Order: sequence, then C-alpha cells, then structure tokens
Amino acid sequence: MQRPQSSTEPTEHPTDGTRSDETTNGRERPPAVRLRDAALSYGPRELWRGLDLDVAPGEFLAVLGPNGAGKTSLLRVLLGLAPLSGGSVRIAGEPAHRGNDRIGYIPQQRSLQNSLTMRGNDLVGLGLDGHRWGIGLRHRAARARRVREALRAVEATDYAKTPLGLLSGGEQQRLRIAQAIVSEPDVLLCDEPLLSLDPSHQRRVSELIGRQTRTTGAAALFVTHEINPVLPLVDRVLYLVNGGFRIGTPDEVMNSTTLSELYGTEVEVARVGGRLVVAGAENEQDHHVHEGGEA
Ligand SMILES: Nc1ncnc2c1ncn2[C@@H]1O[C@H](COP(=O)(O)OP(=O)(O)OP(=O)(O)O)[C@@H](O)[C@H]1O
Repeated sequence: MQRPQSSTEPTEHPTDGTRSDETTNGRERPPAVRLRDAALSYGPRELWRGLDLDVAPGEFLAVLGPNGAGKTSLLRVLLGLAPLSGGSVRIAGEPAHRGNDRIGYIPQQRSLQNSLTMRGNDLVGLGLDGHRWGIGLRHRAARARRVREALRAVEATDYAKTPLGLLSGGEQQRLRIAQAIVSEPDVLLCDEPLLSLDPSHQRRVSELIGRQTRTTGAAALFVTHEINPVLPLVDRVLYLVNGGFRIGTPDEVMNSTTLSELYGTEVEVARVGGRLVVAGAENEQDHHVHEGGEA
C-alpha cells in the first residue's frame, strides 16, 4: 500500500488542502466541508488516510481517481453513512450525520424506477422532506413555490408532470439535480452526475451545478472520471490513487510529474486544445480524460 501523499505545493492555497477565503459577503462562514487527518478503512484495506481538506463555501472541487480509490466512500463519509476510521469530519461547522439537510446529494445515475405514478414535481418535493414545513396553506404554498423554482432552474418545468418512467436519462438527471438543490444546501455532493449523458447534457448539467455554487454559495464536491466537461468550473482537484492523494488547482495536480508520483509509474498529461489528456495511468480507460469527447 502506498503511503498517503501530502498535497502539492500550491501557488494560491495553503499546503494543507485548506483555502483561506472563508469570508463570503463580509460574513464568516465555516468551511462547507472540513476533514482533519481523516482515514477510511474497510477491514485491513485502507482507502485513504491523513486527509486534511477544507472546502470553502462556493468552491467547486473535482474528486478524481481510478475505480476503487474511495471517491464514493468519501461522499458516504460526508453523508454520515460511513464512519471514519480516524480523524474528523464536519459539514458547515457540524459533525457529519445522516439525514443532514445541509447536504444535497446527486447519487450515481441509475434509471429512476419505472414509475408511471410518480412525477418530477413529486421527486423534487422529496428533497424538502425532513425540513420543517408546517401543515397550513401558507406553508404548502411556500413548499410548492420552492419546488417550482428548482424545476425552473434545471429547465424541467415542461415535463414536471410527466411520469418519471417516460423520461429520458438526461431529463431524469435534471430532476435529480432539482431534488438536490431545492433545499438550497450548503454542500452539493455529486457522484458521477455526467455518467451516460450525451455531451450537450453533460455541459448543461455541469453548468447547472456551477451556477448553483455561484448563486447560493453552495460548495460542490463533484466525483467524476471525466474532468474536461467541468474543467472551466473546477477550483481545485482532489485526486485519490491507491491510498495516496493530491489536492490543488487543476494545473498543480493534473501534470505529468504529480500524477507520475501519485501512481508510482510514468503518466503523461498533455493539454490538447484546452482539454486534458492523461496517458499511462493504471486503469487508464476507467478514469482518464478522453481526447475525443466534447467538453
Ligand atoms: N461497505 C463496504 N465494505 C467493504 N468494502 C467496501 C465498502 N464500500 C466500499 N468498499 C470498497 O472500497 C473500495 C472503494 O470503493 P468506492 O466505491 O469508494 O470507490 P470509487 O473510487 O468510488 O470507485 P468507482 O470509480 O468504481 O465508483 C472498493 O474496493 C469497494 O469494494
């Protein structure tokens, strides 16, 4: 097992994976996510350890790495579904816990149940469950307004009343995003939200999440095997490989020297027409950025 690596020497951020710009609109806000000396093991298998990371409000963090590196497991830790084996985790200043209404979660894309009864506005409304909505008319109206606004934000109003089972994968994915943003969370956890979307939907979904970080100050942790569609949005990258990791801006992490160190083998990173192409990494086909796909 490879020893965990410290982050690269950043030019703009401290070396411990934290960002100093925690003041938004003159008000101090705690980091959206704070991990300190965090470690996660399943039995004898250690996925990562020594992870120090502050994700600032409004920051867009891409989480990259090959299959099995522990990206989804990191999201499960933040969701309070998996306990750390060492260190600590806080979400918006509070310990991580299940059912945290400060988090909006976009799970890995699966086809939504073939429901002919459940509709988009029902699905989005579920994103408000657990919030304190009264039973009076006023509260019902406010709840309905929030759902309408979320549907409008993802441009899904036209099919909000169509049974989910009749919608395309891209349409369903936009509804999942509406469900995740309807409660205006502090943290958006996105687990490969671009999977199986065509390039134009990839771009729209990425832009939607980017817009949400800018307009509400939500931090996004965006797990992806394909960085190019989100590259213009990414503030920093967390790259996990075989127990080691690097944290830094895309330029600091996505270069031949850093990735070769991290993988322990020669990896080449090239910029081709503004796109990143990685060659030589283990499981290359599973995680690298493809030259052909559209950003
Ligand atoms: N509850 C669990 N108990 C034991 N092992 C687990 C558990 N959850 C995940 N693992 C293992 O931990 C490793 C990391 O899994 P994880 O899903 O976090 O990887 P990932 O980086 O998201 O991979 P992928 O890119 O394939 O989605 C895998 O080998 C997985 O089998």
